[in-house]
Amino acid sequence: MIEVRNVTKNFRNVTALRSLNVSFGENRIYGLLGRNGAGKSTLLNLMTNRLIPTEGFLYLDGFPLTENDRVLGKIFCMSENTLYEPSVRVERIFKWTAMFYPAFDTAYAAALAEKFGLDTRKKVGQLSTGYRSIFKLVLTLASGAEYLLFDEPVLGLDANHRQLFYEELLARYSKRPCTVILSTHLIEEIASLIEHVVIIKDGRILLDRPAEEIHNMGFTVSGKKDEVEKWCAGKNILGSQEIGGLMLAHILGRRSDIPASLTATPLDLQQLFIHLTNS
Ligand SMILES: Nc1ncnc2c1ncn2[C@@H]1O[C@H](COP(=O)(O)OP(=O)(O)OP(=O)(O)O)[C@@H](O)[C@H]1O
Repeated sequence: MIEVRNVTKNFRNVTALRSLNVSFGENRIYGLLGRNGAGKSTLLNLMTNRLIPTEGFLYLDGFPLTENDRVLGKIFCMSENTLYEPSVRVERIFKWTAMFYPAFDTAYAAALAEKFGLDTRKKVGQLSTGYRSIFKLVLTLASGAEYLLFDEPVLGLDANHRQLFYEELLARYSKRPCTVILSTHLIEEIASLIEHVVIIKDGRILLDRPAEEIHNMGFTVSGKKDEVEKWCAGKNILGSQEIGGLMLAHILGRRSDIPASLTATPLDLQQLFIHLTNS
């Protein structure tokens, strides 16, 4: 388990994280969500020792994370582009990674590269934006680490490659259970994948709950506009959408009986996110 205890991170005059407490348990897929500048990357960078907390501590299985290379071998974070020398070939970086991460699976990395059409003889600097993301995805998936941290994993990927990534991530997860932390703005795409949701707002944890509970926090009602409006009167409405004469209303609270002419579905994570982080 990764534990973040009372962590504050200041950058000169900016406080990115404020006395933050959160834990990431074993063998679970987490969605780490937040608006731009909320503090997601800062948290991921603290978990991989790229940043040092201003205050507070981080632990992995009870051992301090800070300046502890032994525990860090268990965590792999899909890094920023700047960490890789542009003149080095992808295949060489695979070899280097295998030296630092003994569980790195070279055959699996090669198979993934082939599936995504990544030419491993290319230099990092020659890769397109999408293929740079793919290169880092492959490294992370094949790292063999127990904790896989993905910061904006599908940046620049086309729809087919994004789909392939989600499929490969699930295949990796079911074959060899690990903890996955996905930080992304594409909430709808990962909603069905994640088992636990952590939302950060202004450097603080706003929500930390199993996905199942979130779906039960509210519901969406759809049907003819006038009927939906009538039924929703007096309820806690998060938001609504209209298409032609039809209406979709997202409601916070316990689901009660609805008329047969209306349809109710579990609350959409994206709608809840927008509502919680809007102000
Ligand atoms: N190296 C840095 N120097 C100064 N300020 C920084 C630095 N890194 C992050 N910050 C600031 O800390 C805050 C949190 O940034 P962070 O990158 O963690 O947010 P984020 O949630 O990952 O955002 P995004 O979704 O836009 O990537 C922001 O106000 C950002 O400007």
